[in-house]
Amino acid sequence: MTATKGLEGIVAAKSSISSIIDGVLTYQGINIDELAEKASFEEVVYLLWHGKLPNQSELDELIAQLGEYASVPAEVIAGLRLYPKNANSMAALRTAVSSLALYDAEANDMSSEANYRKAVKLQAQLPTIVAAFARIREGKDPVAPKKGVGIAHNFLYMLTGEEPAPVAIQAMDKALVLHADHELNASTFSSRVTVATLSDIYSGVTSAIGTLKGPLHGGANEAVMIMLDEIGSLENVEPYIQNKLDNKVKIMGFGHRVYKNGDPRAKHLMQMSRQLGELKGDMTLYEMSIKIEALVTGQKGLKPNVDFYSASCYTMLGIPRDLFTPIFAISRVSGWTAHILEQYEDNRLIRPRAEYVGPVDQHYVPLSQRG
Ligand SMILES: CC(=O)SCCNC(=O)CCNC(=O)[C@H](O)C(C)(C)COP(=O)(O)OP(=O)(O)OC[C@H]1O[C@@H](n2cnc3c(N)ncnc32)[C@H](O)[C@@H]1OP(=O)(O)O
Ligand SMILES: O=C([O-])CC(=O)C(=O)O
Repeated sequence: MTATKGLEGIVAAKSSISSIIDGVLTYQGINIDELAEKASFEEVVYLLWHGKLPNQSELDELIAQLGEYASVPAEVIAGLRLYPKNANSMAALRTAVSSLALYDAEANDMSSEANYRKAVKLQAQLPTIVAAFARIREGKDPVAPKKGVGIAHNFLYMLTGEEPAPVAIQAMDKALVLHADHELNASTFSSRVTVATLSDIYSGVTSAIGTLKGPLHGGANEAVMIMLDEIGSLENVEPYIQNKLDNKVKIMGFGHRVYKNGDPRAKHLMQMSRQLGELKGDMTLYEMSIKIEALVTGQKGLKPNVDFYSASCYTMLGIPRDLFTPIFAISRVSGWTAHILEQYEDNRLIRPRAEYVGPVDQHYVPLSQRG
């Protein structure tokens, strides 16, 4: 038995949700470029869950259901108030999502109907939790969700308490579309491993949030912004990045396990970053990002991934940097739940083997004889 470090190249599941073939990403066979330009996030959520785009009444019904479930139990909000104000926002989200199960009477009902309903609830409630925690830690009250508007709109509204500008809604919606699913990425895999024991969907999504949090995965978008803040100016890009490259320090937002010739989502976020900069009349973050890309790609051949330009986009939308990864979760919960439902449909315990490299032929030494 020989291990493959990081399971690189191992095909661990069959899935009909999204695919990456020759660097082309599709959701249910539809190219991400087309979805990024044309689809709303709710259409994508429906597509991932049902395998087809919704017609008007199916879309209306989904938006109505999302609106119906968007309020989170008062006990979960009360819990958010007890968290330390400086709690890590992904840790807060992970804890709050886990606690949702305590207040859902059907949390452990494993019927397909109940599992689908719970997927809708999770998709509806994650944005509410993220926005509520962001406000509570600033000493403000949470803003109740609106009915009849999309998730991008509702999230920005609940975060600020103000009607968001159409351009902000559009940008957020596109970012949600671009982050929704990505085949067997680490967080999706962990959600599938969890539910393959026939554990519940809340446990699967809680595992996924914990996995997304790390800076090699979803946490990279916040790490990119920390880097941009550290760099601070266009002039400082070159010395800063050169120093990191010379010292073999990873540049966050670059590289990918699957894409070796570039992430197809990055160009959409780059374009969005430029447009938001133009609208704001401040191109600094966009120009810094372009310069970083030129240096990293030029010297290392590494291309930006989905996390790189999303950092400047979210900042230009006025979002604090520690909410970037929770926003990723607001989108990716659509993919996690689609994969969880798919796993339940044709389940088998996921249990690989390990290549043992530890000592052999050892014996128990009594405590008194140990050095
Ligand atoms: C939504 C997402 O999860 S997208 C990914 C988000 N993560 C990041 O942006 C973090 C930065 N990137 C990385 O750490 C990696 O590229 C990963 C984790 C995305 C992929 O990791 P792996 O496929 O395991 O590649 P691995 O880390 O082994 O890198 C291979 C080589 O490229 C180098 N490399 C990879 N990414 C980077 C980077 N961002 N900056 C500098 N060098 C890098 C590694 O140092 C390694 O070099 P070596 O062979 O000389 O040791
Ligand atoms: O697929 C991966 O390894 C990382 C990921 O989630 C993404 O790029 O969206």
